[in-house]
Amino acid sequence: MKIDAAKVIVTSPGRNFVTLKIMTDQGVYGIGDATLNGRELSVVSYLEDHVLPCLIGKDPRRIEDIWQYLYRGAYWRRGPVTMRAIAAVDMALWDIKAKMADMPLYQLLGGRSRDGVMVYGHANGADIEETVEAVGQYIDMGYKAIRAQTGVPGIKDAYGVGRGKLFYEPADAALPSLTGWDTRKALNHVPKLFDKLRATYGFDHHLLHDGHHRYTPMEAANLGKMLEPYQLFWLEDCTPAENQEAFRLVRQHTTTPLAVGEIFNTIWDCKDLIQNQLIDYIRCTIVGAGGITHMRRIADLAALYQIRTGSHGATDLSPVTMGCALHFDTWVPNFGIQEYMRHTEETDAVFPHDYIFRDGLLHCGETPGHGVDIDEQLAARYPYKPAYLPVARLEDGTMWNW
Ligand SMILES: O=C(O)[C@@H](O)[C@@H](O)[C@H](O)[C@H](O)CO
Ligand SMILES: [Mg+2]
Repeated sequence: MKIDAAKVIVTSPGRNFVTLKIMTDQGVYGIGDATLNGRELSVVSYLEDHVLPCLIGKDPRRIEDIWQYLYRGAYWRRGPVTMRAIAAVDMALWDIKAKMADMPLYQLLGGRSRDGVMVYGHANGADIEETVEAVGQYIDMGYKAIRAQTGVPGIKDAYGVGRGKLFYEPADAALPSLTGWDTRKALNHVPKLFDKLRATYGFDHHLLHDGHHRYTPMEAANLGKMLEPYQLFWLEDCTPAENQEAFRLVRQHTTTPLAVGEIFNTIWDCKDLIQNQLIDYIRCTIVGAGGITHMRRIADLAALYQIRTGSHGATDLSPVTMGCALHFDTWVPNFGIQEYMRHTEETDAVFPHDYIFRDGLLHCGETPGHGVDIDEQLAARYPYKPAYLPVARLEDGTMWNW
């Protein structure tokens, strides 16, 4: 069996996506996601110019060997562009293998570990009142877990506050838009949101919050401590994790569970966090961290330390990643939760899929493969539109972490 062709499809049904399709001499094809939000075309070039020529003629069943070939063989290792390209190939090859085996992907990974995948949705609002209302809407839709973000008085376009209350899409402009940040104002405001949420809805639902890399370790520790009475499921990305050791300081001061990993690309980015038990949830994702093959290594390492998965699932991860993630989540023993930001109707139409939401859980389907396809004719109707993520500056103009 041989790979006889491969192509990259760029489409923008509501937002940009980069998709890889690998074809074989036996007529079976596989699909992978290679979307890198705001930097999409770099992965297109990496794939088209440097990866696809090496794939033609290879045996698609040798998933592990192809992974090693692309990772070790490049010499230049890791990074978001390289690892997304590898992830896309890996997803497509697992799709092919599962189709050949006539099995849904989770069966090939080791079978079902649970009935369905608990997901969390994104509630947000311009102020506390609006966010409380948005959380109520998610509760009405049956969600068991909800992430809550709110606008903060005095901060321009605070992170997480979208155009609609049930929808957050940060990549919004042909050049990066400017947002603001002020830690003092956020620290004064965020605990009030959770106070109000618990007073309104009680403690039956899981609540989550994303710090989006804004706080220093000591500020993050302070926030974690202030949030303890509200029993969060997790506080996410409370401080940048380039220095994994920084989380030790946060950890020493708070029992609020910590989650990190959406910007990690490999096990090397999180191994110290995991081995020192500095976090509770690892948020690496299939598209960001080298595909299913590499995510298994990360999840297995995490399992040794009772750390559970909580994969990133924002709208910039295409339905192809969501499909793969749901098969992975259905199998992985140390599953925690899956982020689920619904895609637009246009996106869902371009990527026909068989996963469904029921009673607060997402369920992967039983179609052989990962269950997600691409409608190429429809995709061609949505040309690429440059869309950057915003940047953030402090009040005095200093660049900060968006
Ligand atoms: O937790 C999350 O979903 C976020 O941090 C994302 O919205 C993130 O900002 C985007 O994926 C960036 O592309
Ligand atoms: Mg996040």
